[in-house]
Amino acid sequence: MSTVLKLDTLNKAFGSVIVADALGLELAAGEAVGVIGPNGAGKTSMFNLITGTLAPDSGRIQFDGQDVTGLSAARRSRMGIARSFQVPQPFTHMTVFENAMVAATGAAGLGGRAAERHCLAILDQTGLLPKANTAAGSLTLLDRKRLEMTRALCARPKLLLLDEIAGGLTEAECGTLVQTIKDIRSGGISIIWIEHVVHALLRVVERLVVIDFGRKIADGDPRRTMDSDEVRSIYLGLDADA
Ligand SMILES: Nc1ncnc2c1ncn2[C@@H]1O[C@H](COP(=O)(O)OP(=O)(O)OP(=O)(O)O)[C@@H](O)[C@H]1O
Repeated sequence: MSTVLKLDTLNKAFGSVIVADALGLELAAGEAVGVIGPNGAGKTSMFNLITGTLAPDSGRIQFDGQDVTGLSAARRSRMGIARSFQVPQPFTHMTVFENAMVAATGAAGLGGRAAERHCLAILDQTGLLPKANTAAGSLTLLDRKRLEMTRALCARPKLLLLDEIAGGLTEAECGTLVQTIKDIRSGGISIIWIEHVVHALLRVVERLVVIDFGRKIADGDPRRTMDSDEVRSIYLGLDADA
């Protein structure tokens, strides 16, 4: 299988706070990987490094066979990297459909009817079609999360980065969202999903990465990783033999 993303020995620090410590990660095309770790471990910073809103102190980032380390966030977005934000960031005064169109005409470079058709298809996929004409600022939390995903998908990504998309949702809402992410994944889009709601993550991903102090401390089968002594002691704060 071809590699869609490769992080090679990334280092980044804000003063004494290390957010990436020789961080390496490889993602195959079509793969879905979950990322967990304590608060402040550097998970969102990793997304900022991948999308290009944060420059590493050292190390390289390859996407789709190209070194993108020096490329702008806008270039990377046009190449097919899209993300959702932990705190949804829609244009609140615009409708759901208009928010989708911004992504389709910007990052995806679509125009006219093609952009409209694409947006309607994505809104259908994310369950937001009935709210297409609703102002984004008046959506419920679940729908704001759906809109985050919609905007990312309208950019026609090869790689989708999801940042704590399940937080604050009810069990039923979480189940709905998991199904949507599974559908996206089966459409061939590669996914990296940062999530504190681990049970939601485990229903989708086939690999789990654990980050602590910017360092990757585990990377492998999700359930084995969750059960490992190192993850129990570092991530869950338990003694290895507890
Ligand atoms: N631009 C910045 N300037 C200074 N410090 C920053 C900056 N961005 C992040 N940090 C710090 O880097 C650390 C890692 O932050 P990051 O958001 O990557 O963690 P996280 O693992 O996503 O945490 P959480 O699970 O709480 O979202 C935190 O201590 C944060 O305060």
